[in-house]
Amino acid sequence: MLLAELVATSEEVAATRSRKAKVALLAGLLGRVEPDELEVVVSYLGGALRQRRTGLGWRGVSAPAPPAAEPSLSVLEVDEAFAAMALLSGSGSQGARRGAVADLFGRATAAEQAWLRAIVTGNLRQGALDAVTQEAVAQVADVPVTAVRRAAMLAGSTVDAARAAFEGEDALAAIGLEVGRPVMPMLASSAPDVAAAMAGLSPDGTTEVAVDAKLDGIRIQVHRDGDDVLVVTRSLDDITSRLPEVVAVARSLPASRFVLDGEALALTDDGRPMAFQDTASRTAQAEGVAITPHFFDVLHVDGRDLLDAPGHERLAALDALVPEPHRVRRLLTSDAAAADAFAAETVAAGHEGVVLKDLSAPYAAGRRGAAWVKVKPVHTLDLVVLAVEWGSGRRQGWLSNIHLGARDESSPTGFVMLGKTFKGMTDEMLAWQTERFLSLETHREGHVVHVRPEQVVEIAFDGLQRSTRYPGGLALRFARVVRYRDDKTPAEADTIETVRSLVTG
Ligand SMILES: Nc1ncnc2c1ncn2[C@@H]1O[C@H](COP(=O)(O)OP(=O)(O)OP(=O)(O)O)[C@@H](O)[C@H]1O
Repeated sequence: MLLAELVATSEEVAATRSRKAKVALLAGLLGRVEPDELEVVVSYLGGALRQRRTGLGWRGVSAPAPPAAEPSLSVLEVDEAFAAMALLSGSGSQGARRGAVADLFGRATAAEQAWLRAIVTGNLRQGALDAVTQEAVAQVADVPVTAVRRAAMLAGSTVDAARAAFEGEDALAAIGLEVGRPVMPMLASSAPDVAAAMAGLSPDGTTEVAVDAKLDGIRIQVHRDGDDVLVVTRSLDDITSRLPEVVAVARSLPASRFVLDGEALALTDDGRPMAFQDTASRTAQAEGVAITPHFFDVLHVDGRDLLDAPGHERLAALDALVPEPHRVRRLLTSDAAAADAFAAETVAAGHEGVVLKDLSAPYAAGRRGAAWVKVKPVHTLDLVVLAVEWGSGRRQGWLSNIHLGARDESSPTGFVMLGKTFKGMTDEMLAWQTERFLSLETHREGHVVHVRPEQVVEIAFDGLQRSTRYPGGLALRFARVVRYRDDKTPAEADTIETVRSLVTG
């Protein structure tokens, strides 16, 4: 298959809003793929190269090479070129890599060059399209989409699920939980308050639910197989070497093969949680603060798969495996007032809120479903920084006021601006963001530095107001920065639809 075919389909997919049309376009493309091309094509549709590291960055692919007039590159040739670049190391590798890039880009048309640049820098917009790709795979391989989705979540990869799907339904069903292979984590939906969450989970007022403390640290999934321990983040990145305390706790537990889900948290000496910013920088730099794991779910223990077991069974297994100091605080109740009191206590103890959980539900890997409902007293959105303004006065020389965007599939840039803020930034954050945003700069207009939309930021706000100033027709009131979120990609930021759903009246 020619790369040009894939690029053209990607452009068509981006240009239509209809999910059905997107699936049909992708199915058309997948129908023309040869078996040995499948993994590469599915990986590219998901916005990723197959090589995790190529040694290439933005600068490495920004130099203009004259484009080819006619398309000739095949997807396999592109994959081979990146595989060869990934192997380069040592002296002379920089020059060799430059040569390889010039070769590859010299054979690409202008449209292909733009696509190559985007995929190398992780900027392909169809990265959000994994679910649509899974649907197309199911259609072409003639297997149920639920089976493809489940396999992708359990294998942590749509590529692996696609390969199995084309081998048939049995191969797909054979993909199960494997200790040592990360699973997409279960996600939570949200409710405005505890009463609303209880009304959803216990409509008759007599069904018991679990109310967990919501700790504000870093999501961790911990796999132990004998002496081998693997710790991954929410996006399945391996952070084992950065969290020796978590590895030690995992090795101390009374079972030799298990998978645990939880949150890693830095605690001060008096047991209060430290700000997420500090937890995150601890993982980046391994300095002084002790990090402790707090687990809230278990997916496997010594040969027993628990993914499909109801919540109360998983919690019983968790309590048997993990001693109390390493478990998240939890209340089981059917009483909304008791749940509310527990939430108030939890917030008073310095935590972020609570997560209410359906005790009859299975572990829905990779899904943001109704079985887990989070309640936080302060409303926040995860937005993407589109531009930054140079500060003045005390902030002279620093990039200060950030322009905030929500995801918007219908906008040509993929984002729509909702407002600006320079509030909530510490001096450390200002220094960090100045460097960060200069590295993402695309162009300048007066004192505004426009950046590639790659940095996600969590914003707290007091409300939304209708506004003619911004194209989305909405503006945030009293927006302030809570933290930068390096554990989320722009594809995981909040959408304009989510923002609109928060407008009352
Ligand atoms: N007891 C708990 N149960 C489940 N998740 C918890 C718990 N304590 C903390 N968390 C964190 O809360 C998150 C659940 O919210 P959600 O699935 O919406 O993820 P998120 O988008 O990262 O949310 P947020 O920005 O609110 O942390 C989990 O990813 C996890 O990191």
